[in-house]
Amino acid sequence: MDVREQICSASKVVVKVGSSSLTTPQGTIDVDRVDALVDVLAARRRGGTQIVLVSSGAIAAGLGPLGLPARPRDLATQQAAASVGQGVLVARYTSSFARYGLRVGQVLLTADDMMRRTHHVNAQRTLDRLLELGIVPIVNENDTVATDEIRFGDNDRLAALVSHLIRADALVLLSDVDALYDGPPSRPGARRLAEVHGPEDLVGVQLGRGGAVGTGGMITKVQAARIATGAGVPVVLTAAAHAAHALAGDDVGTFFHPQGRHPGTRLLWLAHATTGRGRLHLDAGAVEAVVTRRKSLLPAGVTSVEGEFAAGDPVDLCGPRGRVVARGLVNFDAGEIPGLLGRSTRDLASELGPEYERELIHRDDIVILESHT
Ligand SMILES: Nc1ncnc2c1ncn2[C@@H]1O[C@H](COP(=O)(O)OP(=O)(O)O)[C@@H](O)[C@H]1O
Ligand SMILES: N[C@@H](CCC(=O)OP(=O)(O)O)C(=O)O
Repeated sequence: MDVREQICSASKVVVKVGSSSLTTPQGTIDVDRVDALVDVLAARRRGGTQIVLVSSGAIAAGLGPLGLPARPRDLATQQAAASVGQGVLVARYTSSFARYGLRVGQVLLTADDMMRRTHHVNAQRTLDRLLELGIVPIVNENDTVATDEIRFGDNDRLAALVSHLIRADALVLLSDVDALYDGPPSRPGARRLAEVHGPEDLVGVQLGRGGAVGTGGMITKVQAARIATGAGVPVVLTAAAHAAHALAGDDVGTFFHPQGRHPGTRLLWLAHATTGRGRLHLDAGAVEAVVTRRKSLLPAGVTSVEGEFAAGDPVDLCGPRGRVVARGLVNFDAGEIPGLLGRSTRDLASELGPEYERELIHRDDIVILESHT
């Protein structure tokens, strides 16, 4: 079977579109391009496919109305622009989809919503219900309330997490560039990568930043593709202008093969939607045990601890050279750990009581981020 068949036969698809494909350099909505995208999505929707659209463009669309010449640097002004632009954007989608008798629903998420179980279950339930009702959910980051700590910062990764959340069959990333190239596409001789089977195909590929209105450039798109394919979801990356071909399974853009693994949603958040609140430094033996043999982390293999965190928080696990190799949900507060380091759990239990006979981090609560130290 042609691998692209997975895209044209998908019954649930997440489509992500970037700011540069929806707005003009003057900071207004590019109505023709929004309508052209909606033409494609509506046709697929009317053919029976459930579609979730993750749309950027709130900040970019708010620039013109606020008289801002360029994307502001400070968070508060970006949030103000997003507040104004998001309304304009969804109003446009509402009337554009209405041309086909279709309704849209706005869903604004923060990284926290993906991490906290109650919020996550809520978001999942709402999206599922919207899809059952035949609505096209339009998802964006909730920019107006997302502070730096709980920000995704880019919609590429948000789209990948949403694909996992709704158990999508495919993710289509639409940008202003028609594919992933082996270097910046403006460079003469840059070559399109038609397919990416895994990280080995990305060795030597230069991933640059995007234009004036986009945020992550190619880096976050490739990260998103890695998150989605790692959860078993195939990805196509191409230009918004090629959306119809991409959804039809034609040979456009770059196809990222799914890896066939389906990690639990919880570990996927841990890896991609959280940041470590502190760090545990591991000796080489502990790295081997945790990363290669997938064992729990015991106090004996930890050499030092950094940061303020409480039991249950995510912390980064670093190898002897300081590189982050894994992330896990720790069983102790930061202040308790120095007294445990380098000691066997048996010693700790006999001296401090049986409640100390536990791992620093249980192996079910560890996600590996990097397999080499
Ligand atoms: N290796 C590469 N292959 C393709 N595009 C690249 C590469 N490196 C950098 N880019 C740039 O990334 C840009 C897309 O990122 P971005 O502007 O953030 O898009 P969006 O707004 O669609 O999310 C393209 O315009 C392209 O110039
Ligand atoms: N939430 C922001 C989009 C952030 C973002 O990822 O932008 P882009 O790189 O254009 O997909 C907005 O709506 O402006």
